[in-house]
Amino acid sequence: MPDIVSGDPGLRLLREVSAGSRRSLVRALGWSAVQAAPALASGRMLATALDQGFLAGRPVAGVCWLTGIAALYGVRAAAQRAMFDPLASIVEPMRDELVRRVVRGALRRAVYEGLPGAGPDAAGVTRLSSQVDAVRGTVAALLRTALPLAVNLLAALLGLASLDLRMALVVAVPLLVAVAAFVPAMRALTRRRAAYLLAEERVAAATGSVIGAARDVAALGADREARAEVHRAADASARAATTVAWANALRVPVILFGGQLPVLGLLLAGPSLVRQGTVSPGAVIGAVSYVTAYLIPALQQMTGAVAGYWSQLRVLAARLAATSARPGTPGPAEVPARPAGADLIVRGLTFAYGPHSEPVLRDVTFTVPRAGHLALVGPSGVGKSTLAALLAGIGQPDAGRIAIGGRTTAELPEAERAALVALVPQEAYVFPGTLRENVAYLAPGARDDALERAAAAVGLSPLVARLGGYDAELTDPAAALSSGERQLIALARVYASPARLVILDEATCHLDPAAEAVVESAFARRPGTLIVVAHRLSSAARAGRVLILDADGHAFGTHAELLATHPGYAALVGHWDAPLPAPTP
Ligand SMILES: Nc1ncnc2c1ncn2[C@@H]1O[C@H](COP(=O)(O)OP(=O)(O)OP(=O)(O)O)[C@@H](O)[C@H]1O
Repeated sequence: MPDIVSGDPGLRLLREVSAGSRRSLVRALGWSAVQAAPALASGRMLATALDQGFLAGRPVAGVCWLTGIAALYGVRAAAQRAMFDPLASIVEPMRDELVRRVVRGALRRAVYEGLPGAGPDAAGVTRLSSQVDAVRGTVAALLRTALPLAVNLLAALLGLASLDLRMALVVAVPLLVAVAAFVPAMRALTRRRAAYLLAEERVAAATGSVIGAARDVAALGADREARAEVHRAADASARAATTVAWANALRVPVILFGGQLPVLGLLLAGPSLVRQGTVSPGAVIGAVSYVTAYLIPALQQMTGAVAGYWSQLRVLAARLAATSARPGTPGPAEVPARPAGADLIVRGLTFAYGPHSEPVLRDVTFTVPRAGHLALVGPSGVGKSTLAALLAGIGQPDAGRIAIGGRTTAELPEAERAALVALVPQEAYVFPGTLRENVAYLAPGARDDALERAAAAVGLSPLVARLGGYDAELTDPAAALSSGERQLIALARVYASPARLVILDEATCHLDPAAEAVVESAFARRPGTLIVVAHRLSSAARAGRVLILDADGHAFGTHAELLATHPGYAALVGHWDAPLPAPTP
């Protein structure tokens, strides 16, 4: 997700939504300047307290100067409090405008690009508006930290220069070198932190989706895949955390060079400056106090909290930019009813079950146009079910991409993907409950006539009649129904769903060839794209396109083209075509 990590659209979005906040920003800067009063004057006042007070035998004068420093801290506290007002005037309108854009974007997607009958993504809107709140909190924290930090740095250097220009140079040169080295490194650090945040989210998403889909995972027998997906996400997150830790280690040399080295410089140069009589002992101690009280903490904050807020903000803002709509975005006349282009595009897909295992799929590339019908064929164990599962979003490719309707399976929100794609596995899952609950499982609230249409299309109606209608209780489906009957229920369930991409993974293997033909023709007529893992010649011949996977790789074409050009396909078809061996007496 290069956009999310580099974050440019996000920064553009933030600039746009905070365009009206310049005056508040100037006020916030003004209060930051007031907050910097101790950073500007305290070192100098400390020097005076020593030189003209305690070291001159006038402790009362010394105490008065120290009281003056305390008073400056009182001013700083008041300015810190006053800062909240301009900050609120920046972040609250920004939040309102972000919420407007996010909700507008979600509604636009629901109205112009959504699935028939799917409705607006209310959960998505809630999720996004909580991200907006996170942006608001992060922007506020960043401004509250970074503005005073920058002004404090400047003020402390000015205060130091007012004590003695040479001492200011001893401090400023290494400090500026350290800051100059850190700023470009911060870009890499931001990228790594952003990648880490995303990796952490993927762990949460993978775990959440596996737990949420426990029933489907059991139904599909996908527990190994589910475990592998969570492991992959956790490993990626651990790797990202290690890279962040290495990048964070950069802070140490920056603080040592920019903060501790100046202290050493002052302690080494101070005595000789004092002996020359050009600098007072109080001035040396005042200079050291500027570095230890302001510059070192500022460096620590800059390389720690500020860099952290910044990377978090870029991730959040880029994500909102991807889902929000600007005012005046095109209406229905300009927006295509569905994303343009092919329904399913697979490019360079490579997948292995473990980090050290051989890839099952290597560099697989093909395209299925919207409403197309593809047969997936190949010898046993070659990876057909693996490919079918990846197309359905169960697991993510190690390399390459799968895009459905213009969006990759990684980008599609979980709920949207689940509504868009349906996979029917070889072993149909019928759960204890009524027949209606089973058939309407992917189309909750569907009326009986819609269920009846689905049942009629796939050839389930006779079984519905035999069981006594949709209210029939299936208490022990595995015992009461044959494998073929369970397959018909699972097929009617998917037929009745809003899915636009249906994948049948040997989902008709327990049906006779005539019943299989009824099912496949019904799905081919149904709006949407159909992929069938085929195990019969008739099934492959019915599809407009065939993808064959074999030990040498993969090939893609029509049944006739592959038959003429691909020896592996011809052999497979010959094998399917071979007459059944005569039964042994
Ligand atoms: N969860 C898993 N973990 C590790 N290896 C797996 C897993 N699932 C499948 N495999 C391996 O991946 C390879 C491809 O399996 P897959 O089930 O995708 O093949 P297939 O072409 O669908 O086979 P069949 O036609 O027999 O169903 C096989 O070698 C299989 O052992």
